Amino acid sequence: MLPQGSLIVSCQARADNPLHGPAFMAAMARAAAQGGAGGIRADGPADVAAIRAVTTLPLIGLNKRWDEGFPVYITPDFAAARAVVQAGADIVALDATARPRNGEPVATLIARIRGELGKPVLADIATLEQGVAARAWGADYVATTLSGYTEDTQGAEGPDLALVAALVRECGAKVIAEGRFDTPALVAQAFALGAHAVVVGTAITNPREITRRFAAAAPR
Ligand SMILES: CC(=O)N[C@H](C=O)[C@@H](O)[C@H](O)[C@H](O)COP(=O)(O)O
Repeated sequence: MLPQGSLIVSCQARADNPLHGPAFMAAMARAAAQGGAGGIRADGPADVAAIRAVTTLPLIGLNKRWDEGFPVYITPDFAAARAVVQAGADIVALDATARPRNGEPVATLIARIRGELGKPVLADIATLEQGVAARAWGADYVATTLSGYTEDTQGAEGPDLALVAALVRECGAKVIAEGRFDTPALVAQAFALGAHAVVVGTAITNPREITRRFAAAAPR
């Protein structure tokens, strides 16, 4: 479903971002498609539906929801998954870390998305162990998305290429490199290590953060 060797562009903007909203994210997805993206990753039914309307590229849908007292926020339950599938997602991305969640166990969630919704699952994980578990539970893709963002892994700089390599060697699922890939050279490195696809978000679709990087090089 996700072509091997493709660049996936993550088109996401939170409420505090001037580009928040389905119209902006659909425009980002069109720009990404014109630039050669092989797929899109997007958050929430409204953005997913708007992007679905403008592209036939494979669309990874997630549904972020922050529940008080629970660290898991990427598609935390079945209702969240169903909503993005109904909006047009081809693949469902979800948090497959071992962290506490407000709902059914991730193994059940993966099985229900594949069985009841008939969609492949992309497991966002932070460690090799979590990737291996997610594969055993039926995840079609395993992505390094959460490395650097969990208690055990926080504070990492740059993409987790070591995790990409370890997953390729030991996990058995198609490995998606994701998180802090901000140069074409890093993307090429991930593919050289055996990644099936690479997701780039901030470095392509967040002009505020791109501006910050350039502004940091200016004297005032
Ligand atoms: C940790 C988390 O919630 N990651 C999110 C997952 O959907 C997004 O906020 C990231 O932008 C995405 O993973 C792409 O990564 P980067 O923007 O670094 O290229």
